Amino acid sequence: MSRQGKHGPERPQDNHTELWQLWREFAITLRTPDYRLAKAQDFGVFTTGALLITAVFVLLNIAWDYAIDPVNAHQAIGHRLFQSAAVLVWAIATWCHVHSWPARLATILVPLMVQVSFIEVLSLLDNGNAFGIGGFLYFFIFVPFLLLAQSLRLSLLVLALITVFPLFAPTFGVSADLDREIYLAYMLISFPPVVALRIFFEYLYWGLYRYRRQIEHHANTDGMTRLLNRRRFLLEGTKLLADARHRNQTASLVFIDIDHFKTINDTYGHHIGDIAIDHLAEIMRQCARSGDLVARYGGEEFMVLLPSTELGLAKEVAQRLRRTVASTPLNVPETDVPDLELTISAGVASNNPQDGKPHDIDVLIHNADLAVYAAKRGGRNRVVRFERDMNTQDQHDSRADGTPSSAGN
Ligand SMILES: Nc1nc2c(ncn2[C@@H]2O[C@H](COP(=O)(O)OP(=O)(O)OP(=O)(O)O)[C@@H](O)[C@H]2O)c(=O)[nH]1
Repeated sequence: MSRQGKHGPERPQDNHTELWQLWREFAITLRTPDYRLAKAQDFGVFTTGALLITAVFVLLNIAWDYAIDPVNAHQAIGHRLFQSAAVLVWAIATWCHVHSWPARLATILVPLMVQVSFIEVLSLLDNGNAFGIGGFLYFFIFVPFLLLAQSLRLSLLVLALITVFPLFAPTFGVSADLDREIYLAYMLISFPPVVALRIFFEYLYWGLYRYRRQIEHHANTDGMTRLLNRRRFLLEGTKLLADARHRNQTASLVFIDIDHFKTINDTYGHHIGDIAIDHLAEIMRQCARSGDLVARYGGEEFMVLLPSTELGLAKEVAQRLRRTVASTPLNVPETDVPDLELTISAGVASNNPQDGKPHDIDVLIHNADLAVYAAKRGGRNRVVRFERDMNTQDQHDSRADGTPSSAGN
């Protein structure tokens, strides 16, 4: 009873804090370029299609004009053509680039221009004003679909503008002789739900966006160390090397393998082995520069791809890493495990465009792997740089024992 009483009042407050944080996250994400880009990509085609359908729909309104007033309808044809052309311009601007200033300007101006022209049509047709309010309402409910690709802020601005504009239209010299009270009543009833639906849509899309980002994160990240995983490393590494080739710059790869890792597993168990892997990942994360690609490539193997780095400098980086690992024993608190002095062996290779044959990521990994192998043979806890004759040696070894070469290991 007392426990319940104690925890009872805290719950609503927690819920409020959570809701507030969710809302803050929602509001912040909406302004990020990544979110805006994702939405433009997801809804660019939809919005363009919806605008093209609207352009046709506006033209078909000629039939509606003839139904209301067959005598004067021909006078409205020019307006309908203008409305359709304006929507078409909006569609083209959106298709070219949703967030460009022409597209955003069209998003604000075209609905207003269509409204002005619509008011003119109503004043040309007998009984036009009687049907006018229905037309406004129809347009108002239609427009949110045309605003899906745009930001929430711009969408709400456009909705507000097209709601109030007909009330002030006479100030601009266009008048539909609308019954202001009835128009206002219609709009007061429909504005809140239309705005709420637009916000609700944004919220749903944000949920999907967040979910997609989480999945992307899991697909690209190693779950244990939070470093890039092998798949992502190969993709990013290929891009980085292509960029280096384009700029005629050298990039270097450091391939790292923990020494005698099997012994750690066998002596202290896999759980301690996992902690050791995480420990090394943390050291690598801290030693890396911001542009470096650091990845867990496999079990106890790591990669560090260094852009704009010559082989000699890469070897220094690897040496520094090796020394840091060797001088940072792993302490696992609340266990009987003594401080573990881990060491690593590293192989370094570079993609040197000067030698006329820039390597792709597979070749670079293969070369660095051969260098790691040499480091292991040389006694471990060392860094070895790739030498051309290691390839010859590798082929020789493969032929001698009948196994294939270690390419891509
Ligand atoms: N705890 C743990 N162990 C792993 C993981 N992935 C691979 N291993 C183990 O890592 C060990 C690698 O052993 P080896 O390839 O023989 O190499 P080593 O014992 O480090 O010996 P050298 O590389 O020659 O110094 C194997 O026992 C794998 O089972 C992992 O995610 N967690």
